[in-house]
Amino acid sequence: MVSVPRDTCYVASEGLPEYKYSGYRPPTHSWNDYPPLKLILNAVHEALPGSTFNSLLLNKYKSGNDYVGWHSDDEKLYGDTPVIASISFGCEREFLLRKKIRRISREKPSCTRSANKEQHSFILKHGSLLVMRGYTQRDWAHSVPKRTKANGLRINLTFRYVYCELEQLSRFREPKIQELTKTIQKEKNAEVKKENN
Ligand SMILES: O=C(O)CCC(=O)C(=O)O
Ligand SMILES: [Fe+2]
Repeated sequence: MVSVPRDTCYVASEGLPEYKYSGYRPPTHSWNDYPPLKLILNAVHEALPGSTFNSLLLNKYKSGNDYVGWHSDDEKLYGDTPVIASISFGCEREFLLRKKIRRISREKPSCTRSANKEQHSFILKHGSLLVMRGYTQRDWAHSVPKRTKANGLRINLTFRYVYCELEQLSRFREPKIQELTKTIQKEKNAEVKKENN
């Protein structure tokens, strides 16, 4: 079984695919299993008007030895320009953002270090909200590196919007079907919001 250097679990609205990351599948729960998470979800929706999140990845960093390596959350099911909202609790940790390099113009940018080493560092404090949007996932990689001096517990909540199969299908179909799938999805989103209130 694949493991990661921190503890994780996943919360998602009904009908969404399981979370998979390089062969790793964290345990999955529903919003109703943890009512306080629904309150946090509502607070995030309020803080970011127009946003809709339907999934949450929780990361627990038990100490400074736990980390997340360089990666981008650029899976197709998040769409081309995902909005990702990340809340941190507990021990402050450093969050790094590094520009990817585009080797050939048509090629997807890779997570390898860019020649000019364009990198930014943010300290994620207790209660902070970090938002990644636009082409951040396509063009940048991020990580929370090991910090042996950070000896406290940190919990991170990462909210995302996962497109369901219906929406993914709508990309390839004719306009009338696209319209229909959009209407169904809107109704589903309204249901999810109602459920969470
Ligand atoms: O813990 C963090 O701040 C980042 C977590 C993250 O990048 C992820 O779960 O994809
Ligand atoms: Fe990430």
